[in-house]
Amino acid sequence: MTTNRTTLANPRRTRLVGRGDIARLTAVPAIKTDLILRLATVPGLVRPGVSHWDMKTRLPLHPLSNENAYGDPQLLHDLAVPGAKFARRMGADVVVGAETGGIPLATAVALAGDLPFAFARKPGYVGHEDHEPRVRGASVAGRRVLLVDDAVSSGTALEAFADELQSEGAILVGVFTLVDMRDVATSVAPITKTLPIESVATYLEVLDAATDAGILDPAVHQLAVNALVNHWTNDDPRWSLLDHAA
Ligand SMILES: O=C(O)c1cc(=O)[nH]c(=O)n1[C@@H]1O[C@H](COP(=O)(O)O)[C@@H](O)[C@H]1O
Repeated sequence: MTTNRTTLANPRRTRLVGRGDIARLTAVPAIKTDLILRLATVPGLVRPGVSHWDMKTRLPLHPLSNENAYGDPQLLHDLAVPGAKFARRMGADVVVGAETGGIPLATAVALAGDLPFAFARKPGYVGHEDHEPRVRGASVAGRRVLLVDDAVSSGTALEAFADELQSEGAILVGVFTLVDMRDVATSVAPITKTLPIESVATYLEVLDAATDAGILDPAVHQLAVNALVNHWTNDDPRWSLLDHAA
């Protein structure tokens, strides 16, 4: 985490000349780091369990129950603030929540940014009637939309939500998410490379913070990050180290 904090504190590696500079450069990142720590230490959000990895995708070694972050009203509000700022920066007219995990956060972003709210139904969700509107709430036709979801990983869901919004005539200008998991995704959809995506934290930042807070064992964490980032193959003998460590 030390590395991350250093990087966040002075992201452009600007030469510091005085106390004033340091205060200016560290103010916002300190808030971001604090928010990541608060997110990572939400009870039950990080579920330690390296022995339960999905052998095909390697994800998640430590599953995240992002919805647990919605249990604390003050935290939900604070998580929404960077989303509202991003919405303003992108000139969004409407905030759209992605069903299901994105809806509470999107509602909070809409409230924080004083913007109209809508939600988009999860594409392919069993039980939806064909004739039901896919996007409900504020009209999105011809309007600049910020899509909000709890996580972005491969971007498959994002692609489908983008299609839905496009078919309603919306102009998708960006995505705000709690956890950006592209840092450990094996592949990502092209849309994630062109659409501006802002997050509270990356997956590895959440795991780093959880380790700092004692939720994850540092040795296991180090191995897990190595496995994810370096894409250990199925027959890599180091998987047994994780087995034993878990
Ligand atoms: O319910 C889900 O779809 C879901 C379950 C889960 O365990 N993890 C998870 O990330 N999701 C959703 O999957 C989407 C992100 O995964 P990708 O489609 O791979 O980017 C988001 O819409 C999440 O809400």
